[in-house]
Amino acid sequence: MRYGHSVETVRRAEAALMARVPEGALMQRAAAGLAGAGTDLLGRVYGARVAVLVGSGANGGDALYAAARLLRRGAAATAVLLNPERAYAEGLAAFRSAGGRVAAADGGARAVARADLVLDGVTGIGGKGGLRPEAADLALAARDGRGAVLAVDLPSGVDADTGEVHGPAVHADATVTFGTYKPALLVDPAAEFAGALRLVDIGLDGDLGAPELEALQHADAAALLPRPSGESDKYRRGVVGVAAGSERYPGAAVLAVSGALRGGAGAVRYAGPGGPAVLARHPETLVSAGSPRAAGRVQAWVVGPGLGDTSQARTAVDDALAADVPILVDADGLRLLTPEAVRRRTAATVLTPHAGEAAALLGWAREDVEGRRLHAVRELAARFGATVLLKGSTTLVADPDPGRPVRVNATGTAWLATAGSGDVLSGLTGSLLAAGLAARDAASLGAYLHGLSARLTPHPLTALDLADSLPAAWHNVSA
Ligand SMILES: NC(=O)C1=CN([C@@H]2O[C@H](COP(=O)(O)OP(=O)(O)OC[C@H]3O[C@@H](n4cnc5c(N)ncnc54)[C@H](OP(=O)(O)O)[C@@H]3O)[C@@H](O)[C@H]2O)[C@@H](O)CC1
Ligand SMILES: [K+]
Repeated sequence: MRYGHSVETVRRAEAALMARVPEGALMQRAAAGLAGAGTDLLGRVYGARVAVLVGSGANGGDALYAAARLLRRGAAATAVLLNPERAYAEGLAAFRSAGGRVAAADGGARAVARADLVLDGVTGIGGKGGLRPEAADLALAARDGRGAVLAVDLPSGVDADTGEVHGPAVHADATVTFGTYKPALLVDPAAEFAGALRLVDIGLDGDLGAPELEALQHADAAALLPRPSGESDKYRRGVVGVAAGSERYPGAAVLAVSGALRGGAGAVRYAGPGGPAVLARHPETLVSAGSPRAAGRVQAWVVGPGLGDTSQARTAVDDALAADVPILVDADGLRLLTPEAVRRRTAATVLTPHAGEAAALLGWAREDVEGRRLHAVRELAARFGATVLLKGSTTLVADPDPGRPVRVNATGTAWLATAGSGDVLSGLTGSLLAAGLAARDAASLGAYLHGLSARLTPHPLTALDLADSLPAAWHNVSA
C-alpha cells in the first residue's frame, strides 16, 4: 500500500523523531535524497547549471543543502532568495561555502531561464494558499525555461492536505517527498503539478500515525482478487444482478454485463429490456425482462447504467435499493435514487458518480467537485452513509466511516474517458461485491483493474476492448 499523511500527522512524527536524532540529521537525509534525484534528472552533474528557488522555511533549507552537494560534484548553482533576511541560515552558509552564488534582486528569472535544473524550495508543508506574486513569477519562468523542475517535498503553491490549488503553483517534472506522501501528491488537481514522484525515507515510518489516503499497489490488488476454490460452484462464487440498459440504450446493458462477467462472480443475471442485445453478445447470461425484484436471487445488484428515465427505470432503482444485498448505483440510477432510501439500507451501497453526477448529488457546481475532489468524496460518503467511488482524473473511494483512509487509484489513464467505460466499471465492481468483497475493497479493486486494463489495451480503446482486456489485467495482477 502507498500511504498519504496529513501535514499535522507529519509534523507530529517529525517532532518525535527529531527528539531522538542529532540536530539537522533529517534535513541532511532529505538533502541527500534530493541531490540524488537531481543527479538522475541531470544525467551529468559536472558543469550543469542549477537554480535554487529558496523560500523562508526548511523547504528552502533542503534545497540549499542539496544544491551544496551538487556544487561539490562540479555543478554551478545560483540561489534566488525570496526573502533574503529569512532564508534558512545554515543551509545558505553551506551553499555559499560550496561555491554557490546568490542572484541579485532582479536576476532571479534570468538564472532560472538558463538553468539545466531548477530546485523548487519555495514552500513545502508550511505553504499557505497560492504562491505570492514574486514566487509566482519565478514559477512561470521555471515552466518556460529549458531546465527540468524538481520540487522539494511538494510543488510550491498546492495545498498539501487537500490537493486543491488556489492560484499559481510550480509545475514540476518530478517531486522528491520526504518520509511519506502528502495527499496533494496523490490527488488532482495538485497531483498534476507534481510530475514523477520519488519518496525518500528519512526514518519517519515508525512515528507516523493513521494515513489520510492509501493507494493499492499490485500486491494489495492481488491479495484482494477473489479466487475460486475446489469447493466453488457458480452460486458459491456469487451471482451478480445487472439492471442496466433500456430500449433506447441497450449498449449499456451489454457493457455492464461484459464487466460483470469478468469480475469474479460465478454467474450474471440480467434484468431489463436489453436482454436480446445482452444474449447476442454474452449467451452465458441469465436473462429476464422484468424488474430486479422478479429476477431471482443474487448476492449483489448493479443498477443504473443506461436505464433512462422511464417508470420501469424508477422501479428498477427502487427494487435494487430495497434488496437486502450489496448494491452499486451508477449513472441514471444516481439521478433516480431517493437519498432517504440509500440511508435506510443496512447492506452496503456503492455510489459511482463522475464529477457532474457528484455535483448534482451534492448541490455543488461541477468545478467545485473537480477542484475539491477529496472533500467532495468524503462529503458524499457522509451524507449518504455509502461507499462512494468518485471517478475522474484521480479516482477516489471513500468509506462511510470517516475514520478510514480514502483510497486513491493509481492505475488511471486519460484513455478511460471513453463512452461506456463507466458501465464496464459498474459491472466489474458489482461482480466483486457479489464475490464477497467488502464495499471499499470491491470499489478500489474495481478501479484498479479497470485502469490497468486500459493501460494494457492498444489505444485508442473502446469500452468493449476495455472489458475484453480485464482477464489480462487480472492475470497481470496475480502473476
Ligand atoms: N517533516 C519533516 O520531517 C521534515 C521536513 N523537512 C522540510 O521542511 C519543510 C517544512 O518547512 P517549514 O515548516 O519551515 O515550512 P515551508 O514549507 O518551508 O514554508 C515556510 C514558509 O513559506 C512561506 N510561505 C507560505 N505560504 C507561501 C506562499 N503561498 N507563497 C510564498 N511563500 C509562502 C512562509 O513564509 P512567511 O509567511 O513567514 O513569509 C513560511 O514561513 C518540509 O516541506 C520539508 O521540505 C525536511 O527538512 C526534512 C524533515
Ligand atoms: K517545494
